[in-house]
Amino acid sequence: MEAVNSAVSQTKLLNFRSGRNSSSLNLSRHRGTTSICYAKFGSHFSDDGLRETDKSLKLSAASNIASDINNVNLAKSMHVPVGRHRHNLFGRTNCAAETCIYDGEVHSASSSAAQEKIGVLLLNLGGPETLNDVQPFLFNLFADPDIIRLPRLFRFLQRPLAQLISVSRAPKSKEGYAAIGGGSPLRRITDEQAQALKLALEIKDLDANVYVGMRYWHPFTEDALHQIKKDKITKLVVLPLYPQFSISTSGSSIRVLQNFIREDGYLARLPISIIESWYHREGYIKSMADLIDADLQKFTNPEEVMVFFSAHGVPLSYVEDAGDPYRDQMEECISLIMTELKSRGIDNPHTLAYQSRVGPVQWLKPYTDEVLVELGQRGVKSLLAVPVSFVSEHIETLEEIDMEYRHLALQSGIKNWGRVPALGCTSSFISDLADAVIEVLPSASLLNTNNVEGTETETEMTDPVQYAINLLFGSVFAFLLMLSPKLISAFRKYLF
Ligand SMILES: C=CC1=C(C)c2cc3[nH]c(cc4nc(cc5[nH]c(cc1n2)c(C)c5CCC(=O)O)C(CCC(=O)O)=C4C)c(C)c3C=C
Ligand SMILES: [Fe+2]
Repeated sequence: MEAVNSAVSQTKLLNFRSGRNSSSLNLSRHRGTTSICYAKFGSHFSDDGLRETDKSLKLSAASNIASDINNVNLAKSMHVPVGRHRHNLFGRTNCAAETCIYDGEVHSASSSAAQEKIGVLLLNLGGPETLNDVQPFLFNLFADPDIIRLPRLFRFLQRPLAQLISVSRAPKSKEGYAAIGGGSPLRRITDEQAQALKLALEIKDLDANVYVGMRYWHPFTEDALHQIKKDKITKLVVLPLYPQFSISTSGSSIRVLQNFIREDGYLARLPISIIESWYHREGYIKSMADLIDADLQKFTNPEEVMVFFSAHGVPLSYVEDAGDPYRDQMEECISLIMTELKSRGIDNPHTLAYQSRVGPVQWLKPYTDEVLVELGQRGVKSLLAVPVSFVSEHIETLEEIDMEYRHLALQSGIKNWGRVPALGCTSSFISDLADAVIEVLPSASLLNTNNVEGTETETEMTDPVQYAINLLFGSVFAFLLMLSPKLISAFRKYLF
C-alpha cells in the first residue's frame, strides 16, 4: 500500500502545469520493482564510471565524511521533521517480498542481489571551461525550450534565436568568466562532489557508481547515460544538484533525461528514482545553518549583521503562469534555515532577493541589486550574503556576488561585507545526499515518458487573445532579430 501511495504522489510531484500539452513527468510503477531489499546493497562492482579518480581527495573526503556519519545518524534516529517532508521521495519502503519481477521474469532476491548494480546520476547545469566555450555553451542554454519558452508554432525559431542571443551575449559573459580565471569551475566541483558522494555511500554500505550529466556543457547527460548503459547499471537514482525545483533547471534536465529514456530500450527498462527537490532535508538545512553561523562569527558585532539570501531568479511568468514551484520552495527553504538558526539562539534580521536576471521580461522580485541599494540607504552597516539556489561556486557567486554586488553594497553605504561559501563537498551535506539516495532506492520504478516534451505557458492554453498576442509579438520579434544584426546590437543594452 505504501508503495502504491508513493507512486501516486510521485506522479503528482512531477506534474507541473506547463501549457497546452502539459509536459507532465509522470512516473508509473512497475510491479515487482518495489521489493528490492537493503541486503542487496552490499554487492561490489568497479567504479570505471567515475572520471579522474583522485586518491588524495578520496582519502580526505572519506575521513571528513566518516567523522560526520555519527552525527547524521543520530539526527536521523531522532526523526526531527523538517518542513514538508515528502514521504513519497524520502520515506523508506520496506522490503515486502522475497522476489523481484522484471518484464514478467521472476528472479529470487538472492540471485538478483548478486547482479544488482546501483548508479547515481548527478544532474547539473554545466559551464564553459574556456573562453572559447562561452558562445557555444550559451547557444545550448538559449536553445533550451525551458529557458526561452516560445509558443509551439514558433519553436522552429528556437535555434536561430539561440544563435543570435548567444552571439550577442557572449562578449559580456566572457568578461565574467575571464574575471573568475577564464572558465567555470562547475565541472571540477561537480566531479569532486560525485567522488565524495560515492565515498559517503560506501561508508553507509552502498556500492554505487556515481555519474555526472550536465545540461549545457560537457560531460552531457547523454554521455553519462552511455556510460550507465555500458556499465550495465540495474537501478538508478537521479539527483539534480539544485535544492529547489524549477522548470528551468531540474525540470529541464529531467525532461531531457526522459527523452533519452523514451528512445532507448535499455533505459526504458531501468528502474529509476528521481529526487526532484531536497531543500527541506534536515542535513541540507543544518549544513547551510552551520556555514551561516560560522561566517556570522567573523563579524565584530555578529548580532547586527543582516543575513542576505540571494537566489538565482526566474522569469515571473514561470511561477505565475506555468506553475513553477521555485519561489514557494525558495521561501520555505529560507524559513527552515532561519528556524534552524533561531533554535541555536541566532536571531539576526534576514531578507531574500533574486539575482542574475536576463532579458527584457519581469523576473522574480525583489531584485538583489535594488535591495542592496535600499539596505544601504536604510542604514544597514553589515551584511552577510548567502547564495541559496546552487551548491557549487560558479560565475554568479564568484563574479556577480563577490565582485559586482559587493562593490554595489559598499558604494551604497554598507561597511562590512561577508559571503557564505557554497556547500561544495561539505561533509555533512554530502552525507545527507547519500542518505537521500539510500532512502529513495527502494522506490525505483520504470518511468512513463509518454507525455514529455517542451513547455508552454498555461495562459496561452486558456486565453486565445493572449495566445494571438504572443504569436504576433513572438514572430515579429524573432524575424526582426533574425534579419537585422544592427538591430541586435541596438537591442543588446536593453536585452542583456
Ligand atoms: C537555480 C539556479 C538557476 C536557475 C533557476 C537558472 C535560471 C536561468 N538562467 C538563465 C540564464 C543564464 N544562466 C547562466 C549561468 C548559470 N545559471 C545557473 C543557475 C540557474 N539558472 C548557474 C549555476 C550558472 C553558472 C554556470 C557557470 O558557468 O558557472 C548563464 C550564463 C552566464 C551568464 O552569461 O550570465 C545564463 C545566460 C535563464 C534565462 C534562466 C531562467 C529562465
Ligand atoms: Fe542561470
